[in-house]
Amino acid sequence: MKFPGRRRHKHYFPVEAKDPLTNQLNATERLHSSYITGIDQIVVDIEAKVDQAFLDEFKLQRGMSQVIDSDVTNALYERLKLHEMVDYEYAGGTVGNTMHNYSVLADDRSVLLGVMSENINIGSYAYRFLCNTSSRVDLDYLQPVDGPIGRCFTLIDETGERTFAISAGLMNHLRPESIDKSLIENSSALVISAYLMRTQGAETMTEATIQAVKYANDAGVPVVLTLGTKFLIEQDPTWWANFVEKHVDILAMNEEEGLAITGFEDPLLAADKALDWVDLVICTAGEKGLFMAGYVDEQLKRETEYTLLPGAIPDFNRYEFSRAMRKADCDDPIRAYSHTAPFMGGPDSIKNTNGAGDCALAAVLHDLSANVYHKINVSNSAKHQQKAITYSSLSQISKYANRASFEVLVQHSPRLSRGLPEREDCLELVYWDK
Ligand SMILES: Nc1ncnc2c1ncn2[C@@H]1O[C@H](COP(=O)(O)OP(=O)(O)O)[C@@H](O)[C@H]1O
Ligand SMILES: Nc1nc2c(ncn2[C@@H]2O[C@H](COP(=O)(O)O)[C@@H](O)[C@H]2O)c(=O)[nH]1
Repeated sequence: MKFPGRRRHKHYFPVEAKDPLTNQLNATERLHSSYITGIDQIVVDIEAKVDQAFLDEFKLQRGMSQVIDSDVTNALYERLKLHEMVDYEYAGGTVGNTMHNYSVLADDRSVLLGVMSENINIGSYAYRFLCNTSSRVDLDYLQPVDGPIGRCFTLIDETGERTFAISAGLMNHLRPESIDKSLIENSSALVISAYLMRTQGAETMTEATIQAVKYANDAGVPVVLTLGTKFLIEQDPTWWANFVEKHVDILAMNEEEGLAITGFEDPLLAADKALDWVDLVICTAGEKGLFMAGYVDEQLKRETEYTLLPGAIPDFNRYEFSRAMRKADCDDPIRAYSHTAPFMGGPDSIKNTNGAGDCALAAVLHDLSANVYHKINVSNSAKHQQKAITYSSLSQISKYANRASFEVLVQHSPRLSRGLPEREDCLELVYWDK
């Protein structure tokens, strides 16, 4: 496990190295590891630049992620091939991307649950998915299926807006009995997306997801839900709000999804509303950066050293130096919020926004899992006198998340090809240290 984010190491990390004062491990004892588990529809992204006429021709709604039938799939695919419009083909899936990016950032294990074709030909989409996934992502628990995985046509128009057309294949055929109970119970977090609830007919993905959520809820493992697309949530915001309140501990969304589920356009107010239901909220806001909201015990709150920010909640970042806690673990819970502008104001030129939010979430999960890792290996550390769910403060995590998103914006794929640089001199001065 790598140290999450970049800053001076106040608390001893990594815990592998020996230090007689802070690490009283027996040298022969093996370190315990932590991991996160995610469930996804296993898909490959097929990216092409298109215009509105193209979307109209295939009756696709701009900006939406929609499932298409096999006739539309064949016609669409033929058209893209005939006119040599396909720019890239990458492993995708919102949770698949998050697991991959987590493993790259943390240099550690994550487990991906879903389906995989049992017979794989070289060059097929299943093959491509496996090749494009970090070797740190454990794929041993995938359920074999007799047929293809999904394809996600990622159609980008001249404004940069993405329209997803999903050819499902057998991606939704994960069965509840394929969910390993002890795998979930021992995870630092279970990551799911709203897309997993979009199933029809004989598809069992939703039941499998509910099964995994139940195992996680019963074992006290944080359930992390990423909302995926506003269109899904807008269909029944009340159902989603109830689901989140009952089953979810950490909610990740962008501002559009935040509006869909809470009714608040302002990402700060959306995050605040979502805090009525969950312990921690991440709300990405494109060029406005990222908001986080969480709980801390009154006794353990830490005041920011940065400028207090105006907003719908005045001075909302006052306690952003606090580490996030579960509300139930606070004697006297107070709300803490943080906002961070995009790293370096955002890149000069954005190559791709596909997966920027997934990458921000991966960084947050890294911090969460690093906390578990540190706790199980250095349980007597002063750090764990506080029953926090994050290793770092809200302020620190949101900087790290923004930094990680930046890396996706300057490359073509939603998946990181490498970890963050070890040394970033400019970063030390102007970003972390301030
Ligand atoms: N146009 C942009 N300029 C600068 N940073 C951006 C831009 N778009 C996205 N980002 C960065 O990527 C993060 C996630 O982006 P966002 O588009 O909100 O997520 P999603 O992919 O979930 O819609 C933001 O918090 C921000 O740091
Ligand atoms: N599992 C699913 N993943 C989907 C679906 N539609 C799109 N996507 C994936 O989202 C990412 C982009 O994420 P974003 O945070 O930038 O919106 C992309 O790689 C797609 O594969 C879906 O229906 N199911």
